[in-house]
Amino acid sequence: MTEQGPWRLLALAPLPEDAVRAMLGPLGEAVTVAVPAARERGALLDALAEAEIVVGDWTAALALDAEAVRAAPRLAFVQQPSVGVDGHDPDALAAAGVPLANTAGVSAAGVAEWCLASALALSRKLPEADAAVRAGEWPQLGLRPRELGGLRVGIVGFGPIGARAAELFGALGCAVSYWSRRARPPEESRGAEYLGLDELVAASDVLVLVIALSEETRGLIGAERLARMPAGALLVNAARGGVVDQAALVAALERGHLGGAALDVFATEPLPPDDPLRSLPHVLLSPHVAGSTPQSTTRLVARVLDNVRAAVEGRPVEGVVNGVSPVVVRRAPG
Ligand SMILES: NC(=O)c1ccc[n+]([C@@H]2O[C@H](COP(=O)([O-])OP(=O)(O)OC[C@H]3O[C@@H](n4cnc5c(N)ncnc54)[C@H](O)[C@@H]3O)[C@@H](O)[C@H]2O)c1
Ligand SMILES: O=C(O)[C@H](O)COP(=O)(O)O
Repeated sequence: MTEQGPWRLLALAPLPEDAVRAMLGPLGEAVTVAVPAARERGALLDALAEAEIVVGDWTAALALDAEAVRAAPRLAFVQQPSVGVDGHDPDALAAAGVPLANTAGVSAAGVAEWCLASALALSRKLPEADAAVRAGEWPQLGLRPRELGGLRVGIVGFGPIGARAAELFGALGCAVSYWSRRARPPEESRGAEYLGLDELVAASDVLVLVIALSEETRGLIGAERLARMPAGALLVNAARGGVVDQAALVAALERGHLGGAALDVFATEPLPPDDPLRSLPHVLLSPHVAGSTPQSTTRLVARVLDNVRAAVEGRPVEGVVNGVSPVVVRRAPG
């Protein structure tokens, strides 16, 4: 502990108490943990007045935007317990000298598996087969499933998830290509070929979206690119709903241009009860759980708490996404 007293940590995301005790316990009284009085905006702004380290949350009301940064004069470090940091304002935090870290990589295996599982389910028509048998039918000829092996798979975004997905689809014998901010050298490309985005979209029987949402990527897959996908192609989105123009996707599915879509993320979450996606055939829906496995949760909690320890002990934190130095600098009070 320093003469400034214990570091004040504000936990917006609910953290498992036993894990916090186990991992932060050795720090003794170097950190005090507070939670906001309520999970709403006013309580967040009040609690930020004292906070030095924030473990973020996914709720829009608890987003660290420019207003929240102004309300946090002592803030020195923000750790988001997810890969996506799209709720926060990385630039406002950077302008205040506050590093924003994510948990890159902890859920890559789980999300990549979800992409593979949902692409297989769609191409093999598993939801339709299951529904038909439950309804008393026996459609041995009508379903027309396709083998996934041999299809052309295009991966949009080649971070930890995209790279793992390339390995999994490649292992099945798919011809895998990708587009991302930069082409990878052969030793990092997992056997996948780099293509321009429009070329990738036009060449993919299965298009897998695993790119970060930002102002640059919002609406990346809109009506024009959906129209460029081959007839009967499948779209898999495990990134963020905002990467796709959801109304254009519904239209492409309704007119039968796409063969199906698997969606874990949506423009609005939870997906509204009357959303047309809920009643479209050939659409596989899941409630933003592609990365939620016990294994990834264990890795996530460990990463969050490791980083808190590193911040307090003056060691570099991992996974800073807003360009600020990873060595956390405590601010003078007042
Ligand atoms: N559905 C889920 O449960 C779940 C779980 C974890 C992550 N995610 C989402 O998946 C995304 C991908 O995660 P990740 O860990 O693979 O990597 P990541 O978020 O670090 O980045 C993915 C890739 O996108 C590329 N990229 C980012 N902005 C770009 C731009 N403007 N133009 C071109 N390329 C750009 C990056 O270079 C990187 O290769 C996350 O941002 C998150 O939103 C979803
Ligand atoms: O980005 C991630 O790690 C997952 O999508 C979970 O994050 P979220 O709960 O912030 O969406």
